[in-house]
Amino acid sequence: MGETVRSHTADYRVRPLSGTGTPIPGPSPARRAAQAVDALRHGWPIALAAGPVLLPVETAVASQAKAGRMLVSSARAATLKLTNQRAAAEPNAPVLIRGAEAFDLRAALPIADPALDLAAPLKGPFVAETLDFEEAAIAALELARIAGILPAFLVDSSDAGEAQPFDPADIAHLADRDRLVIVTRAKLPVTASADAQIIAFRSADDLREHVALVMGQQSGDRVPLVRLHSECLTGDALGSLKCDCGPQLDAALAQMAQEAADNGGWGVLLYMRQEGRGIGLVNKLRAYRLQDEGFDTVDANQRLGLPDESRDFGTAARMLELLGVPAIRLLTNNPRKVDALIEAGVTTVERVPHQLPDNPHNTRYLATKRDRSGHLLE
Ligand SMILES: Nc1nc2c(ncn2[C@@H]2O[C@H](COP(=O)(O)OP(=O)(O)OP(=O)(O)O)[C@@H](O)[C@H]2O)c(=O)[nH]1
Ligand SMILES: [Zn+2]
Repeated sequence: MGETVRSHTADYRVRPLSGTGTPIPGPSPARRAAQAVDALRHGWPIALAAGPVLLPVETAVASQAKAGRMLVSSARAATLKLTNQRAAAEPNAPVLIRGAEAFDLRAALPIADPALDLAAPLKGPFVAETLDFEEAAIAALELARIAGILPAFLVDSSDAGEAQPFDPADIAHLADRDRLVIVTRAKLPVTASADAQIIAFRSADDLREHVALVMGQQSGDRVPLVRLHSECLTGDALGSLKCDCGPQLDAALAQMAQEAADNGGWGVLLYMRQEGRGIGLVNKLRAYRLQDEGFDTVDANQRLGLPDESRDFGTAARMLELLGVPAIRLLTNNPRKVDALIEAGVTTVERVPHQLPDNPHNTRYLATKRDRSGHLLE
């Protein structure tokens, strides 16, 4: 480990108050985690507690950076022919690699990004090294997913710049759903129903703001029809034919409106800002690029070294709790959503199937959902 790189972050838990010598507390774990995500987005390095300094390959601003080792996913290691049995089982597990020469950012980017595999065949040889900071490495790759960047780092790079301290345990503070609150409500007439209300949620730990749309009169006597929809910019706003998100959203709103109008019932749409099943818009579009090369939706995510499902359904459960919705009828084809909500304490009295007609561009996607992700589709 490069002593010089770490020296300025040696003890970040206490910071002397200048002049008095009195230690004052350092940043809280929640603040450290937020600052670490922010650092990765800015291209600044993070300093792992009891581990090396990691410079994010995709965003790094330190253009002269060079390192003998890289931290990548086992999916990327497999592409570099460093396959082991674990790689197939855990494509997003961390692997430490060393090249014949030190990696600069130009050399590191094609190693980080599978979308460049065709354009830039990878040079070797590379060897896998023993990873003696595994827990921290897992947390670092997870942090990259949360930041929406490629999960790849230069390890103890020269010229990395000032590093942001990060402890693997901090990551738990990014999903503290108790910190989610309702911030405002307003009437929102929509095409499906003029009688709708939008409710905005915010958590100090997360810049993404989720919303709920409630249609009809909320009542404890009737179990509402609920749609838990994860953001899909391409499908929801642009009319993408690659997935079924847009038609599912429209159909859910129409069904909720129907409930409210005909049956004196009510409906709730939870619109969760968890793009790409939690990998973010840019990484989803990278997965689309891999799908252009023939990979299916699950393999494309895995090839990026990212989980094929990383949504936090507990946040949806918390939103329902804040709305005062103890029991639901859930519109979905995904049994994992049902299980996750039940596990998070939501009484799910019924799964209402939500299959929409396919089109020539999404038949393979839907078949993969059915065959590999367990969706109940015909
Ligand atoms: N990573 C990735 N995400 C995708 C792809 N296609 C769609 N998505 C995302 O998948 C999510 C779909 O969410 P939902 O429709 O709520 O959930 P679902 O798991 O498909 O289950 P249903 O309730 O049956 O629709 C959205 O966040 C989309 O952005 C893809 O090819 N790759
Ligand atoms: Zn979609």
